Amino acid sequence: MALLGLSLIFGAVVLFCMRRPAWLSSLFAGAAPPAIEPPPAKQTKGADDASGHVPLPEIRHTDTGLSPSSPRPSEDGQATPKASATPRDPTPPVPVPAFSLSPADNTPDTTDAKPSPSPSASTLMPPPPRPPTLRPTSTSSSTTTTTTTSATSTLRNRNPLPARGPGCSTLAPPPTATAATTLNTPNNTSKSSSSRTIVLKPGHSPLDWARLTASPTADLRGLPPGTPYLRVTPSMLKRMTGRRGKDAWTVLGGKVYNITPYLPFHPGGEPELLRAAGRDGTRLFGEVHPWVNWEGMLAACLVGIYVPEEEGEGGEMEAMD
Ligand code: HEM
Repeated sequence: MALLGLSLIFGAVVLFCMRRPAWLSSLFAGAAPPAIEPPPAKQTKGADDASGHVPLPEIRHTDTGLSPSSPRPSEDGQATPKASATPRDPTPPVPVPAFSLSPADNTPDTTDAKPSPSPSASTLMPPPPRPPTLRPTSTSSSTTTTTTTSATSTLRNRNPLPARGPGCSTLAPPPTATAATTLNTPNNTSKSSSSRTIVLKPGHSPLDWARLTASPTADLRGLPPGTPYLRVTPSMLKRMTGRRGKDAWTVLGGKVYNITPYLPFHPGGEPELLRAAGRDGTRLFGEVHPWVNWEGMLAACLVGIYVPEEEGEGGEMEAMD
């Protein structure tokens, strides 16, 4: 029995070996090109049909080996089963990893896409430079020729070249803190002088005053023509306060000026200017606007010099400068 069994087994092995070369050759031949597998798979099925149970595992090996495409179709000549069989077997093993990899790639792509928007957002992050917003200057103040200490200071801070009205001097330096504080000194009776708006009448701008006094022969002293410069004493000055029909005189730097013609031109207002009338206004003048060139502005208003009481005769002076 044992011998019989062995012989049967041997015979089976021999038969198997005799068949084997055929598919082994096909196997080796197909191992090289991984390209089109479906046809071989179909052939295996066709072989199955023919031989009953052609080893399915062998076919799987060929498929998994990604091998023979051409030889098998030529053997069976059955195109339809091949086409159907190949997609079944090969798809599970081969394409799955490939496709699995692709989705895997997709997922990382998505992950990458997530960071990508952030950099894109980062690229979009820098906002465009905003255009410098220039605040519109209050044209009304310039047209109305109003001058306020606070208003002028704000305008000067906003624009390097503020639109000044006729009541503003373009040559005047910017206001200083000392000037602003001096407005509220105890000497100033009207504490609201710094915030008060002064409206100059038309034709009474600093430029108009400059035109009026431009001529060297301009005489705004309020004295009879040809009157020489006077020696003005304190008693004389006291009477020239701008009241009771008399002109307003003041002393600036030892010189006596008739400030009456300048009253409607004064950017600080007539009341402020009249505070210096009938007295020495040098200190007041210096406290408010020491930068103002009073000598040049009031040259046509020069009356004389300020002298002590004993030196003054109320008479005329022959010449000054
Ligand atoms: C007497 C000769 C004076 C002349 C020639 C004169 C001239 C001027 C000028 C040109 C301005 C404009 C300054 C600017 O825009 O920066 C001005 C403003 C002013 N002046 Fe006089 N002034 C005189 C006397 C006085 C006196 C005695 C006072 C007061 C005590 C006074 C009080 C003021 C005030 C409060 C302002 C306004 C300042 C401002 O708006 O910032 N001024 N004056």
